[in-house]
Amino acid sequence: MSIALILVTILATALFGGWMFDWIIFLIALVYGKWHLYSKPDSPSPEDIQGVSIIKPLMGVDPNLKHNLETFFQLEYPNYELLFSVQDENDPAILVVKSLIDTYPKADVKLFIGLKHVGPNGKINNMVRAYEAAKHNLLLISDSGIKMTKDSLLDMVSCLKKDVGVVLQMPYVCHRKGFASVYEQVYFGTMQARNCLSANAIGINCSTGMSMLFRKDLIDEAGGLKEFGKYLAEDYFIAEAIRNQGYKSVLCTQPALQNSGTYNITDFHKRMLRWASLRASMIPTFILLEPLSECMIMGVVGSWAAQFLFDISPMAFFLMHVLCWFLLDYVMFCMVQNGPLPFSKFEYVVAWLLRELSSPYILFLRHTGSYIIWRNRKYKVHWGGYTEEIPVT
Ligand SMILES: CCCCCCCC/C=C\CCCCCCCC(=O)N[C@@H](CO)[C@H](O)/C=C/CCCCCCCCCCCCC
Ligand SMILES: O=c1ccn([C@@H]2O[C@H](COP(=O)(O)OP(=O)(O)O[C@H]3OC[C@@H](O)[C@H](O)[C@H]3O)[C@@H](O)[C@H]2O)c(=O)[nH]1
Repeated sequence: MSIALILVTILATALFGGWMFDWIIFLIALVYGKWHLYSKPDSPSPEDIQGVSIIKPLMGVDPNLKHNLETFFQLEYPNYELLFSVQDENDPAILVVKSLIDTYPKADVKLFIGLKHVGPNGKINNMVRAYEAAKHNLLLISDSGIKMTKDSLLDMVSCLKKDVGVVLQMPYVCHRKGFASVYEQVYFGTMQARNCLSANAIGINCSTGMSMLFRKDLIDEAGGLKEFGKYLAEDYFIAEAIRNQGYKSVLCTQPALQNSGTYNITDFHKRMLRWASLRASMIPTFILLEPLSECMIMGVVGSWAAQFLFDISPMAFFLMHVLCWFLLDYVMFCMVQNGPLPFSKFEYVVAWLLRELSSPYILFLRHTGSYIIWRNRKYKVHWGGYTEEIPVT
């Protein structure tokens, strides 16, 4: 056997192994999701219920903001405070918060206006003063677009067992009008859910900071929230700092309900490109691994490997591969949605195809630019995650 043939055989075997590994990830995610999502964790006894400080960093107003914020005033949890932080004194979000304070005069609420600059991360700068004023040791950071159900906070606290330092809501989206919403739901209900559930099942840090509850003393031990202003992916590093102190990060049983009132496919792709660029800079192995977890790429790669190794028709292999992936994604979606599709099957098929075909392109795009744009500010993220803000000229 020639050296070239040996090398190609090794490559084909490795790629076929990677293809099989993708199905294992699916399996882990489906089993763990079925067991964990929407299960009812044991609630802490009333004397064990700890107070929670909830920080809401706000920036701008969208048509759903008031409704989303109002759900935080209606939480069924005995002891919590709401800390709204707004960095710009002319931000209309201030009026929305003030009108809710008038509607709920008994709520324990504070409003912080103005930022404290501790690093390039604008969200951290906006939150630092609220963090320093928080009166409880349990702290929930919750992005502006998040909507809660009445028992969401109780669910999160119930998952904070003694050995757990951080509890995350897995990202998902509320059903809203229009195809852009369907697309976001399919994105978070399939690819994101698969990776997030499987990673959490086996203890890999897969953090998304949109709804994140943690023990404040552990972050104080790591230098306080201001220490994380140097990263754009502060969520990943907050969880990492807590895990390094011997505590676990876990998912609670209810997903995060993102419910922003303004959404479209172009902005969503920009957001996913920003996240993908962050991951590639923080964890460079993902540059290779992420494409190998994509349906279409693995369909092509797997077909080639199967033909080379077992002489299987590549077209038949590819079609079977896409069909099985599609069906498992459908099962995953219904599991995350906790019910049937909230839109037509046709919309699901179109959104799924769009996601699967556009995702490799987004992964490619992250290598074509050297900057990350977030809320009109420009950043350069260095290997390892350190971030530098670039002045916009
Ligand atoms: C042969 C194939 C191997 C496949 C390995 C899988 C590679 C991972 C593929 C996709 C990653 C998608 C991650 C989705 C969630 C990330 C959301 C996100 O980007 N959030 C950022 C903004 O909030 C945040 O700052 C970044 C956090 C880092 C997340 C790290 C994710 C780890 C996921 C690993 C999944 C592997 C599961 C393996 C289980 C056996
Ligand atoms: O300069 C800023 C930018 C953002 N923010 C706040 O940060 C939150 C998240 O902002 P966006 O909705 O723009 O961003 P994403 O939903 O993509 O955030 C996600 O990715 C980046 C991570 O750092 C976040 O923790 C994560 O939630 C919002 O509540 C927003 O009001 C600020 O307070 N100041």
